[in-house]
Amino acid sequence: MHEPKFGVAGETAIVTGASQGIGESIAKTLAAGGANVAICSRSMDRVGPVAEEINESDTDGEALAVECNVRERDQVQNLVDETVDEFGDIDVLVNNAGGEFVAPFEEISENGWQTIVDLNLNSTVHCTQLAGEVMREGSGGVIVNLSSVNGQHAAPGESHYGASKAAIIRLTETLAVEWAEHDIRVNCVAPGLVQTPGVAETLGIDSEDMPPRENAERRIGHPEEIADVVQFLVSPAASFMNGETVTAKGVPRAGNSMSQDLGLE
Ligand SMILES: CCC/C=C/C(=O)SCCNC(=O)CCNC(=O)[C@H](O)C(C)(C)COP(=O)([O-])OP(=O)([O-])OC[C@H]1O[C@@H](n2cnc3c(N)ncnc32)[C@H](O)[C@@H]1OP(=O)([O-])[O-]
Ligand SMILES: NC(=O)C1=CN([C@@H]2O[C@H](COP(=O)(O)OP(=O)(O)OC[C@H]3O[C@@H](n4cnc5c(N)ncnc54)[C@H](OP(=O)(O)O)[C@@H]3O)[C@@H](O)[C@H]2O)C=CC1
Repeated sequence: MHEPKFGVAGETAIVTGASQGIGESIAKTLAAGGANVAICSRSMDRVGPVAEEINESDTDGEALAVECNVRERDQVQNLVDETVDEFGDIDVLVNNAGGEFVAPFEEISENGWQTIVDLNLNSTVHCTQLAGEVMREGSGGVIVNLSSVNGQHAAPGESHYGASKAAIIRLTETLAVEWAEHDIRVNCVAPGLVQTPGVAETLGIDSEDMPPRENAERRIGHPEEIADVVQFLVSPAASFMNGETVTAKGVPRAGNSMSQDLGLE
C-alpha cells in the first residue's frame, strides 16, 4: 500500500510575517502537524502572542517568536541564528511577509517603489540566501514563497506589487534548478483575494464588509486555505514538485480576480 506523506512532524520551519493573516495560519497549521516553527514579525508584541498560543495548545510542534524586519538583512541573519540555536536546524522556509499599497504607476515615488520591492522581493532574497545557507550545509530543505495572482496577471494600481510578485515566481523557478543538487525544493503559492487584516487595511474596508467567503460565485479565501496548500508543498507528498507556482483563487477566472471578488466589476 502507498502510505500518505502529507506530514511535517519533526521539521523545523521559519515562517515570516506570522503575527496575523496568512502567515499566522501557516505557522499554526505547520505546528499542528508537529513542526517546530520560528515565526517573526516587526513587533514582538504582535508575534509573541501567536507563539504563546501555539505553545499553550496541545500541538506537538513548538514555536519561537523572533522580532525581525525582513527588509533588514542583519535582522534576518539573527532570525536564522536564533532558529538554529533553538531547534538545531532549518528544514523549511516560508517567505510569507509582504504587502503593498494600491496606487497608479505615475503616483508611485522612487521610495514608494523601493519600499514594496524591498518588502516583497528583497526580503525573500535575504531570507532565502541566509536560511538556504543552513539548508545547503545540512541535509537540504523546502522553501515556499508567497507570490500573488497579481504576480501572474496585470491589475491596475499594482505595478510595484505585481512586478515584485512576478519576480518571486521567476526566482522560485531559477532556485529550483540551481539548488536541486542540494536537495532543496523551491515552490510558490499565488493566492487570490484572501480575507486578512492586511487586505482590509490595504483596501480600506472593514473585515465584515468583505465579500462572502462561502459564495461559490463571488468567493474570498480563508487564510487556512492557503496554509493547507503550503503544508502540502512542504510535505514529502510534494516531493516531485519543484519550481512550481500553485494558484489558489477559488473561482477559476482568467486575469485579476480581486476587483471582481470585491464586486467592483
Ligand atoms: C488588491 C489587494 C491585494 C493584496 C495584496 C496584499 O499583499 S495585502 C496584504 C499585505 N498587507 C499590507 O499591505 C499592509 C498594509 N500596507 C502597509 O503597511 C504599507 O502600505 C507598506 C506596505 C507600504 C509599508 O509601509 P512603510 O511604513 O514601510 O512605508 P512608508 O509609509 O514609510 O512609505 C514608504 C513610501 O511609500 C509611499 N506610499 C505609501 N503608501 C502609499 C500610497 N497609498 N500611495 C502612494 N505612495 C504610498 C510613501 O509615500 C513613501 O514614499 P515617499 O513619500 O517617502 O516618497
Ligand atoms: N491576503 C491576500 O489577499 C493576498 C496576500 N498575498 C500575500 O500573502 C502574504 C501575506 O498576506 P496577508 O496575510 O494578507 O498580510 P497581512 O498584512 O495581514 O499580514 C502581513 C504579516 O507580515 C508581517 N510583516 C509585514 N512587514 C514585515 C516586515 N518588513 N518584516 C517582518 N514581518 C512583516 C506583519 O506583521 P507585523 O505588522 O507585526 O510586522 C504580518 O504578520 C503577503 O506576502 C501577501 O502579499 C498574496 C495574494 C493575496
